[in-house]
Amino acid sequence: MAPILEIKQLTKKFGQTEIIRGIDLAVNEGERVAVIGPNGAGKSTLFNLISGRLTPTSGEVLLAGQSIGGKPPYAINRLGLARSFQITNLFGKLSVFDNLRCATLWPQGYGYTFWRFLANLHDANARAEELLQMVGLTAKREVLAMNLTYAEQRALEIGVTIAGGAQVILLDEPTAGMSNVETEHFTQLIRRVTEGKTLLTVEHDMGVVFGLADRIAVVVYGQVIAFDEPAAIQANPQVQAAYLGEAHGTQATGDALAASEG
Ligand SMILES: Nc1ncnc2c1ncn2[C@@H]1O[C@H](COP(=O)(O)OP(=O)(O)OP(=O)(O)O)[C@@H](O)[C@H]1O
Repeated sequence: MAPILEIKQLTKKFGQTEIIRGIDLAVNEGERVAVIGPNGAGKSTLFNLISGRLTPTSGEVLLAGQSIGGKPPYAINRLGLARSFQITNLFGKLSVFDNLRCATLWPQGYGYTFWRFLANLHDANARAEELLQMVGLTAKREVLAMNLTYAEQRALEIGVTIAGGAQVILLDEPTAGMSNVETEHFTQLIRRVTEGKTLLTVEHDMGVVFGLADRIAVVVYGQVIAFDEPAAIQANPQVQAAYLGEAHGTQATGDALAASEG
């Protein structure tokens, strides 16, 4: 089976500095992949290259066999890849329900044509209703997005991300800034709403990584040094060295990798 997302010899330079240094990655349909690595390794840059916010210096990104490297984000979105934007894509002064409804209409292009918009409003309402339930915000239906708690905003953002029905979902640090309880709840939510889809997530919380990922890609200094199932990643000496190196500075990530062995 051909991979749904394939990255071939991808590079990105900022000025003279090569930040992404020849990444190859092939993600299968329905797989959940976590991208981990020390701070500054290039994880967000990689996501920006896949989702179209940045243009690759060289190399290829293929979505279902079609080249998407360098296409604008909206075009990539319409081809079936959606990315979360750390709550910046919410409309604060719209209700939860209306945020979901807009997100349902927008990727299909209804936003441009008023009559088509009206004709499809019924479908959009039904879809928004379904999304509301999926992300657990039914009780917050009429609340303005700006009045939600941070964790609720992140849940709404997931709803907005998946609203268009994209098959490949990219989430950038979905649990950042959450408490332990919220993180656990949110991990289950992500698992539920991405059922049957392909998920790529950048994540620092090793509990989330090991609870969610079928495979883990470890990015260090702009290269994928390992891409394997969680148990193999944990046992990989190169990965341990990368994290222990960082742990001299922060301790947190190395400890988390060790703790996830339990
Ligand atoms: N637009 C840019 N111009 C110049 N340098 C950049 C730009 N974006 C990112 N970088 C640099 O690229 C490197 C990788 O950054 P990136 O944000 O991709 O790392 P990361 O692995 O996501 O880090 P973190 O885990 O801390 O979020 C960093 O050294 C960063 O300063």
